[in-house]
Amino acid sequence: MACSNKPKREHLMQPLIVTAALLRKRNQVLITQRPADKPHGGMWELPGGKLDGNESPQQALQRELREELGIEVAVEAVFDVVYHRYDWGAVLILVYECRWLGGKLQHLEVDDHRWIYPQDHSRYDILPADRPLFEQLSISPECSGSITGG
Ligand SMILES: Nc1nc2c([nH]c(=O)n2[C@H]2C[C@H](O)[C@@H](COP(=O)(O)OP(=O)(O)OP(=O)(O)O)O2)c(=O)[nH]1
Repeated sequence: MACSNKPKREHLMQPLIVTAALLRKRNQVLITQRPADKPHGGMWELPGGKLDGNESPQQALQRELREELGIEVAVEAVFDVVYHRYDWGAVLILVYECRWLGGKLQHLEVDDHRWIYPQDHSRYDILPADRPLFEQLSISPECSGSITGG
């Protein structure tokens, strides 16, 4: 029987699953700058990253924040789910409300960080997938909850 190890086309088109943290300090949220040598280098985003191996989204987010910023967080409710197509493929971003538990923020795998008021987001070169989320946060900081993007 003919057997091919080639991934099926539909498999190649699955979005990349990414986790991202919404960390709040009073009315501000944390954004981080991607290292210059990474894809989308220099752009701003919510801290987080891709799932690794068998970990859950919550575990992935805790690991990413530890690796990138040296902080420990509790991962709470899903704030939003964002689907976005880049020219290289699509991402499905699970955005979780997170609570800072400990650690001093360091730039371990980010170039910089800022606490920003969501309404100031246009001053930063934010990843396109995240812009609708920041628009929404500017209008109603507590609410989102729908799958945005497309
Ligand atoms: N972390 C993060 N990634 C985002 C956001 N918005 C957005 O489009 N992305 C995209 C950028 C990347 O293409 C992808 C996440 O990949 P990444 O490179 O940050 O993930 P990672 O830390 O696991 O990367 P790696 O260096 O371990 O390969 O998702 C966001 O708010 N946060």
